[in-house]
Amino acid sequence: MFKHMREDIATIFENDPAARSWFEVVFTYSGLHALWAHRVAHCLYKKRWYTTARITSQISRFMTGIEIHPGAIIGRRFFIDHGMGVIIGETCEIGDDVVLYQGVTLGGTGKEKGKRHPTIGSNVVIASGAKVLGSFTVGDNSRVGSNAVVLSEVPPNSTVVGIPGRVVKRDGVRVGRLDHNNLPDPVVDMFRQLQEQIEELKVEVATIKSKSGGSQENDVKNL
Ligand SMILES: CC(=O)SCCNC(=O)CCNC(=O)[C@H](O)C(C)(C)COP(=O)(O)OP(=O)(O)OC[C@H]1O[C@@H](n2cnc3c(N)ncnc32)[C@H](O)[C@@H]1OP(=O)(O)O
Ligand SMILES: N[C@@H](CO)C(=O)O
Repeated sequence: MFKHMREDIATIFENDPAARSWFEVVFTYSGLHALWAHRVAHCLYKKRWYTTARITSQISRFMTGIEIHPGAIIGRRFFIDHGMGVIIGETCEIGDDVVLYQGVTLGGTGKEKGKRHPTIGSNVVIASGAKVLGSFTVGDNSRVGSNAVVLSEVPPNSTVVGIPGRVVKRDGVRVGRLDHNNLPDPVVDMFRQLQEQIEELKVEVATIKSKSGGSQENDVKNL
């Protein structure tokens, strides 16, 4: 247990340039306190002492501003930075080396039963204010941008941003990027098509007129 606690503290130094001393980390990092409280609550949950587990997690929530359901399964070297407003649902599964920032929700959509919260792979970063909602997986080594609302599977090694969340980077390469100087313009496209049709019609009318005896050259000019 103490080995894990040392690892938890070391994880904070690896992820947070603001961390100065072990004393400061142990006494002031709410994410660390919430994680340690969750370990106790999860043990109680596994023993089926559900209410005691919930009471433990609610006391932790009151103290830290972070709500982790006792049923959530969390891997090693988990770090919640700042933490206020983080909510982690009962059927969440979180891999190793995951970082969450303040205001992240790992929640359900309200439409699913049973496994209804996301599975987060290893080495994932979920930025401040992001909401990941549903029972899908966020693949290993992925990043979710601030304030994104992710509603479907995220492939590994991806960056997801926006509402609803969309993959903008995969394996280090930008995807689905808009060229804002050359956006498609359906109105201009329609006018171009109409212009082409008018030209075709002019030629057809001139041909018909010339066949019926008029001068093709003059007819085309007069159109
Ligand atoms: C006090 C404190 O500091 S609290 C800590 C607050 N910080 C956080 O929560 C971490 C925030 N970090 C982020 O959100 C980061 O931008 C990450 C994790 C998304 C970066 O992931 P990367 O894979 O490095 O993506 P990258 O920076 O290359 O951005 C990719 C594209 O997404 C866009 N993008 C990045 N973040 C966002 C976002 N939150 N919303 C919309 N678009 C975004 C970028 O502009 C870029 O677009 P472009 O290709 O048109 O230029
Ligand atoms: N704690 C992180 C994010 O706020 C930093 O100081 O950079």
